[in-house]
Amino acid sequence: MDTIYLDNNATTQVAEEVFADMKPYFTEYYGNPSSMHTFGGQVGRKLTEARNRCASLIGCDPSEITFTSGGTESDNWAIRGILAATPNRRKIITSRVEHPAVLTMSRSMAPHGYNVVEIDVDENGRLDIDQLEKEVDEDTALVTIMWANNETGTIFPVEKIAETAHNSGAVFHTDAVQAVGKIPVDMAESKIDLLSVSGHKLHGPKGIGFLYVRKGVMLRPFIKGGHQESGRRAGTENTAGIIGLGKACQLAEQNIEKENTEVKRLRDKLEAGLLEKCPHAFVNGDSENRLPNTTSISFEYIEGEAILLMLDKYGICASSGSACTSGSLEPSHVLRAMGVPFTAAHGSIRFSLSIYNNENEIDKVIEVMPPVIKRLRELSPFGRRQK
Ligand SMILES: Cc1ncc(COP(=O)(O)O)c(C=O)c1O
Ligand code: FES
Repeated sequence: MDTIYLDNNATTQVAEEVFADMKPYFTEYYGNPSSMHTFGGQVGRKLTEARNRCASLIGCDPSEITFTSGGTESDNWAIRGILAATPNRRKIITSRVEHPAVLTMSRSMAPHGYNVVEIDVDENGRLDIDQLEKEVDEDTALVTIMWANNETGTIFPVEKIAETAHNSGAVFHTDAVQAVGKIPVDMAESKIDLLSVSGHKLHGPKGIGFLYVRKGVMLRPFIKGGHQESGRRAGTENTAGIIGLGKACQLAEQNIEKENTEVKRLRDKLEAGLLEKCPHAFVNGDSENRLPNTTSISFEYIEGEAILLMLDKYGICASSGSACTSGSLEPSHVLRAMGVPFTAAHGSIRFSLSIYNNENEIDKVIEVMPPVIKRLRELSPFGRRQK
């Protein structure tokens, strides 16, 4: 049975071209880029090429890119690094729907004397801009709000948020882990100060990413030690990972149009097909400002886990917005923040596509899923009453 992989917001397939570029840097060119000899130096040149490719994808200067171990480290560093550089300001503003890499780190600062404010979203997942404008003040060190939500794909108005932060002299960081590679990003035209990217969400390897730091923004190092990455992030470079990330960024730049035409078309087809054939189903999130590859659909009165297990029998991989799978008994904090009723949040499924999906796969899901939903509703005491 072939796998139908529709969980690309969790992680993506490493592109063949990416792996081909990385391979020699494990066994052949294993030198340390900091070494004086030519053998190590040639690796350093490849790292420069990778940095240039990453910079090209987001339209910035290569010196503004620092490689990290991924999205989580970039997010953690942005928060800690700004707070350390701005000790007189004691307020952090974030949103209720952030990834735990931002939310948990922000909340962990409260016992250290920080005022941590989480901005609300409405029932469509849209940020409460009025609340943000009221909260940003002269005490605010950092506003950290994601570009696009990993569960619903909702895109936030990051330029407007940056402007609001800057009006009070605060720094703006955005977790762009789900945005970069899926929608156009151009830092030359942007007011964003710091931006997190992760390799494994854009067909690069896991355990590598970068933090964009705009020239002139004061940021303290987070990982301390050697002088790598211009003294900003210590530790011998993950050379193969960086080279893979560079290649992935180059491919993402080439594929961005396909992402917003072909991938979007397949996503729309999947969504329309399921909504048409499954009663008591609705889409979560902002249907206009949304990533082209993501749809989060709530199937009321049934359990997301049960749906996933049934889909798994057909080789279909998706994920659920209920959280048993992630070891907690609560439904997703994102859907709860949006006020999605319990009976629907528990039955929510996220499909996230990539350029490697095709029409046949989408047709197959539209074919197998409605009877699965029907069967589960029949089994559910709640569902029987609602039919
Ligand atoms: C929005 C968002 N931020 C951060 C991360 C964490 O990235 P990484 O897995 O590279 O640490 C993820 C991935 O799950 C994500 O979706
Ligand atoms: S029972 Fe799994 S989160 Fe609801």
